[in-house]
Amino acid sequence: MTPARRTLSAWHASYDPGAAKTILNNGRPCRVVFDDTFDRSVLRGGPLTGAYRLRQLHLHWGSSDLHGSEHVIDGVKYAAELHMVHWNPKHGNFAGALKQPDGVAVVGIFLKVGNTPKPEMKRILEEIENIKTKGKEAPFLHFDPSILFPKSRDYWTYHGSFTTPPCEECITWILLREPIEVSSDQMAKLRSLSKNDENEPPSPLVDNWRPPQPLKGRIVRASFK
Ligand SMILES: NS(=O)(=O)N=C1NCCCN1
Ligand SMILES: [Zn+2]
Repeated sequence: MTPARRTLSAWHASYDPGAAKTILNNGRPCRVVFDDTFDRSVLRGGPLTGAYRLRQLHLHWGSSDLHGSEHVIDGVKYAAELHMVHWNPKHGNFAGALKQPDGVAVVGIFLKVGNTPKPEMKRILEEIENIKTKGKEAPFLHFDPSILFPKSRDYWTYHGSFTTPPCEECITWILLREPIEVSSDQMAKLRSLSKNDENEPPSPLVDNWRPPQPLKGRIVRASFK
């Protein structure tokens, strides 16, 4: 008898633009930080139970347009991958959520180099000038990250880990099928970030991505046929 398979519902993000706080170069992926002290910006539905609070978003990218994403689809690598990190408030705080299998939900969006770049990426890329070296932080206010979503809400989902050490296995991944477009110049802008402090020799912040890991029997489900 084949096991009954639950169909996957749509996911929904309701974000408060006022929750955006700062943008930071921490020498790894640069990130935008949001106020997650209450259910102000939340992700619901899809494979999730309950509302998960948006904590930060960040990007991973390569040293060329030919690679940089952390997920690969039928052998196709993208130039970059954007992650929106949410945590489950039933576990008290983010640190507690890291210890739980249903603690964190990350929406992953592929960035594909093309000729019609998504204008909504401009705001993040313009801020790069102010956070060129490690440790630099700048205010990043009035920003609704849902403008970065592609048209289609189709996604894959599976249970996995953070892609940065110690790689806690607490993530429900929601990986969007449709990439958003960026220009090659915008990718070059990302690569102009440095992972060094301002008084150290320049070291480009590139290839901050982890390659895909073995599935080891895990099931990847699709919300689409
Ligand atoms: N790339 S990832 O899996 O989202 N990894 C993360 N590690 C630290 C906290 C935020 N995210
Ligand atoms: Zn990430």
